[in-house]
Amino acid sequence: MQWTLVIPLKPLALAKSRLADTAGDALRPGLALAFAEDTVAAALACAAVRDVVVVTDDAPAGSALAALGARVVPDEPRAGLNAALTHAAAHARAVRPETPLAALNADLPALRPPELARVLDAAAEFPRAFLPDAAAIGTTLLAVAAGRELLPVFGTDSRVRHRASGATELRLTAVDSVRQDVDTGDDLRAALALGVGPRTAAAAARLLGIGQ
Ligand SMILES: Nc1nc2c(ncn2[C@@H]2O[C@H](COP(=O)(O)OP(=O)(O)OP(=O)(O)O)[C@@H](O)[C@H]2O)c(=O)[nH]1
Ligand SMILES: C=C(OP(=O)(O)O)C(=O)O
Repeated sequence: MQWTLVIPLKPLALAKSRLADTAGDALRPGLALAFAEDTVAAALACAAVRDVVVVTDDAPAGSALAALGARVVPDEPRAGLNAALTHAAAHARAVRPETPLAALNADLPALRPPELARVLDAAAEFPRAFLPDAAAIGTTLLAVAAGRELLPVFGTDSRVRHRASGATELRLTAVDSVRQDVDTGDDLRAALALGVGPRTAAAAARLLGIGQ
């Protein structure tokens, strides 16, 4: 089965505010873009992924992600993450009415294509399923079969809320790269330990003042 992924990205100047202690205003937007680029590149390299739709109001970030092969949809609702995802899902279904769909966060810089394929293969067994994040509090992926609505409830405590909404929680091992979102400095260290993509590696080196 081949999936359409919907990846949301906040305007970079506002993104990853919880990383302010780790990366100052000069470096944080570049780091957020690097996370998104590595996430999109890994998603597009996944055998289970047909296409990637990025929903963002950040034009330069959109151009960079389009250059990697993503389709970019403006965040027209401008009403937060879940509205952006619903809007992008409608766009994706207008292009491919029968596609299974998954929302994936843009802050997964360690994402490995084979691990993403395992998660999507597992999700394909259910009408609607999600993967909790590494902290086991949030969600990194929400997947729906063809003909099903995404009905996303990302945000605070989204693991509990996705479960309460009837989505099946995927309990998989060895998919750490799909679960490791980066909100804090500790998350960034955990992602670096897993092994990040090249753009995040370069941005992290700039952060540490080495190389570049
Ligand atoms: N298009 C769009 N994407 C969003 C919006 N809010 C959050 N996102 C994206 O949704 C994903 C999960 O959000 P968070 O992990 O909270 O990331 P963030 O909002 O950059 O981080 P903080 O500023 O620390 O809250 C990330 O890929 C964000 O870029 C929104 O209003 N519109
Ligand atoms: C939006 C989410 O991400 P975070 O918890 O990383 O803000 C979520 O987990 O639903």
